[in-house]
Amino acid sequence: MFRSPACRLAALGGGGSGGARRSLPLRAITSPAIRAARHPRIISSSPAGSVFVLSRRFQSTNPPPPPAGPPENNNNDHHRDVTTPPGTEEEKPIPRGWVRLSEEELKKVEKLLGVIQMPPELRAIFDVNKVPGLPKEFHDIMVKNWTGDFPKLGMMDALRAMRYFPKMLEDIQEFQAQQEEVEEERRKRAEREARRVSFESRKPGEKEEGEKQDGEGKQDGEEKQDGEGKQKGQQRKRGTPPPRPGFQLSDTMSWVVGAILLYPLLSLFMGGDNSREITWQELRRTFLDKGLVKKLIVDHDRVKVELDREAVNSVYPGSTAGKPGFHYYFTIGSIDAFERRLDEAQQELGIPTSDRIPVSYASESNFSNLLIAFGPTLMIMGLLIWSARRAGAGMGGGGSGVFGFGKSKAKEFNHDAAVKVKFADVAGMDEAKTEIMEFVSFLKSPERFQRLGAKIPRGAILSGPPGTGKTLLAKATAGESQVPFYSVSGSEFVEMFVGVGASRVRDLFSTARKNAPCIVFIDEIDAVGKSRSEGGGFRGGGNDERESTLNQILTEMDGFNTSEQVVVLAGTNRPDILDKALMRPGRFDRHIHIDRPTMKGRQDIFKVHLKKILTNEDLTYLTGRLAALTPGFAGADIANAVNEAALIAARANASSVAMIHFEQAIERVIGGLERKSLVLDPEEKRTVAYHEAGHAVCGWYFRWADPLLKVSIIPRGQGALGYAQYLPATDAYLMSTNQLMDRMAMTLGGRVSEELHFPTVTTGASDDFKKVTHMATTMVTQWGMSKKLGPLHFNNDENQLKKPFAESTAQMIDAEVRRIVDEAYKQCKDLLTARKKEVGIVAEELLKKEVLSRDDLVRLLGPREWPEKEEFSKYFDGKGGKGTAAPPFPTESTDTPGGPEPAMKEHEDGEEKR
Ligand SMILES: Nc1ncnc2c1ncn2[C@@H]1O[C@H](COP(=O)(O)OP(=O)(O)OP(=O)(O)O)[C@@H](O)[C@H]1O
Repeated sequence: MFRSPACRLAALGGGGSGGARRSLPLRAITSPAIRAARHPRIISSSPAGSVFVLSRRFQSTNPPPPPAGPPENNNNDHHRDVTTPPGTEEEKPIPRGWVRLSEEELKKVEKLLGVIQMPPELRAIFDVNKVPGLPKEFHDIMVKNWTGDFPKLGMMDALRAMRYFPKMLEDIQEFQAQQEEVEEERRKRAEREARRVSFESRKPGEKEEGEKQDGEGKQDGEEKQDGEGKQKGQQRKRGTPPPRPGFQLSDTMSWVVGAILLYPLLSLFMGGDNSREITWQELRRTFLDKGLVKKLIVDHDRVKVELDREAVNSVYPGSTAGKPGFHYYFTIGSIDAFERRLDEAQQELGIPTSDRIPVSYASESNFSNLLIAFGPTLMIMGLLIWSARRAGAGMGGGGSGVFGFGKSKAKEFNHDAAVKVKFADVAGMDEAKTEIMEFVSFLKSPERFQRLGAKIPRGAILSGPPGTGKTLLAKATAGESQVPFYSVSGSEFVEMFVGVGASRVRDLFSTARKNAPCIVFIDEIDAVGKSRSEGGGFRGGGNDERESTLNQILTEMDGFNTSEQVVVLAGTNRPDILDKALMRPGRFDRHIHIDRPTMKGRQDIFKVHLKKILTNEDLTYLTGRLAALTPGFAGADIANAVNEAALIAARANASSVAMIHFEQAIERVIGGLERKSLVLDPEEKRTVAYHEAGHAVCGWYFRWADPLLKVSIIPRGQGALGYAQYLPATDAYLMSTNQLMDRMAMTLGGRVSEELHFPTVTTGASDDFKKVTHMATTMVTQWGMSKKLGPLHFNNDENQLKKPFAESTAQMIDAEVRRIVDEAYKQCKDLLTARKKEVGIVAEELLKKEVLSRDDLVRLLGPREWPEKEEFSKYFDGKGGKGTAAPPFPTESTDTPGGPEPAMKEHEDGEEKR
């Protein structure tokens, strides 16, 4: 059935038959308030009876109370927000909740917007000519502060005003979209009305015909329009704003825009660059005498001068003083003096009392002062807390934010992320393994021990040089016993804040207890477990944080009851500095020392790591030879050398890793990278060749010297221009004076050779001297190898200011060291003078070939007079020493760290050593 649009709308508004009221305006049926209450979407009608359908948001059935504004602002007109009363010029609608601006306000706001710099898109939105209003609250703030041409906002008002910017933008955008819809509706209605009028004015016959067509057309059109309308309605219901071209703002962006707008507003109305100091005399001369001062505002010792801008602009056109937002101020000594002076000036100028310049006394709110003073600090603190929270949140598992500081950062390896390491992967430390296996049996079947009343050890300290496999052993323990394994480094307990370490320890142990049976491994425990007395002395004060962490560890370990199956293992390189309380039985009951592996140990470790490597070499021979080449290597060095060999082989596109790759890898691990780019001039090269030949010849002819493997003049590593490599008597745990003397003499061989073959000497031997001196000093002060000093141990700790021996003893030590070195020097010089020719032969061959192997030396010098050790000949002489590479300690490394214990033998007695 055909229904006219008016009829449909009337039915919506008040019910009843549409036919009777077709031509009546809706307003005539019910009052706007009643209609709105029934159908909130209908808010008013136009004089011609047209009805606007607007969203509730812009409905003005309940106008807000009038703001305290200028009288021109007629707020009783609110019901006219979107309507045009009959007989008046059509008023531009404003959004609901907004206040229409009076003519004067409109001008002021327009002027204000003119001085604010803002992007054109925003300017298009903030157009008071299009929407002549402001949000009520915003308007109130502005009106309250509007003095003169511009509002002068305090900090609080500015901040409050800022809050309304986003809302204002949102309102305007939504409102404008709504307006477009209303326009569209109005246009459609007008079209329908026009069609109706033309239809009624036609003849009846035409009418029927036309009605049919028209009806169809209309129906079509209506359905279509209706459909569109519905679509739009649905769109709104779903809360999707109608797509609008132009400036779209997200929530955050609105705030940013708010801040952008606020900034110029603030700078316009609050201090900053918009004020300048002026003296009283200048003020008087320039402004007061000319009647340009409108008001003076006294704030403590500062007086703000408010000028009559229009007058200023006419007297001083283009001056800054006339700019909006700018003001002068001057400082006063006391208010009394200022008032007196002002009075006098006005009297002199003949200003009548009634026209005197008004003076007001203001003080900025305490809050804004505080905000200005502490604002930046608060901001920085906020930023810090925020970033700490973010960092904390990213820490995963360690709690979040600053409040997660106290959480332990222990990594958990449990059944899922199972520890794959087994005892079979740990080689070369059989004793340590046996010791620790007991922990595994305890964790696996505790009743076996408890039945007999045995107390299970709480933990073990694994000590030893770096890379010897302490962590690996702990992991293997966990892997074997199939229990969760918590690994944490001692340094992770050390934080900037006191108490954090202790709290992390608490957290770690409480987690461990919850997951018992389990193993806790604290690596590098010396970071927190250092002896507490160490902090004292002249170095000043202890470390509270470290101590409290240590105390917490002690307490936690005491707290375990014997049935709790939590085993604590700790790793350290420095067991000597650990606090005694840690080491006592009941805490870390077992001390397991893991030393560098022996020859056999290295062989086993090589076997473990070679499993992952593709090689066709005979494994027994390979591991034996590699182990012989690497005395002093720790497990980590071996793992590194094996991996390095594989890399070298891959670089050479080899099908498998061969002996030569392993030897090159070992050489590289010991000596560092070859420095092919370092090119020496011929004279320098000659010196290096004779220097190295000196070492080599000494090593060849001294009986107790280590067997020589290789001499090279290819620069390597840091500053080594050439080197001679020896294979120290494998795993020498004791050294005799003979060995020491020969080693020292051999070390001096380079310098002596330079002296014998060149007119001058070079700096190349400095490192040799350092080693020789150190060796001789140790012989005298620690190894009791000086008859004069006797069997005494003088510990000369460099950290102690006072030497632990008398001055005369010091002189004696110096004399003895000198004597021993002199003797070694003489021994070397005698040999090299006698073997000058041999040194020349070796040096010249070196210059030709750059690297000489043991075979070359046999060829040049004849076989060595002294038989080599069995192990050496097994792996090196058997194959003719071909392709031999680096043993771990080149000539210079004569003194193994920790000091091998030499035999008590006096060298002064002139006993034959060779
Ligand atoms: N005995 C060993 N058997 C097999 N591999 C070993 C052995 N010792 C060390 N390694 C290898 O060296 C690597 C490093 O060892 P690990 O981290 O256990 O040494 P660490 O003694 O804990 O060193 P640090 O004292 O510096 O912490 C291991 O991952 C392993 O590949």
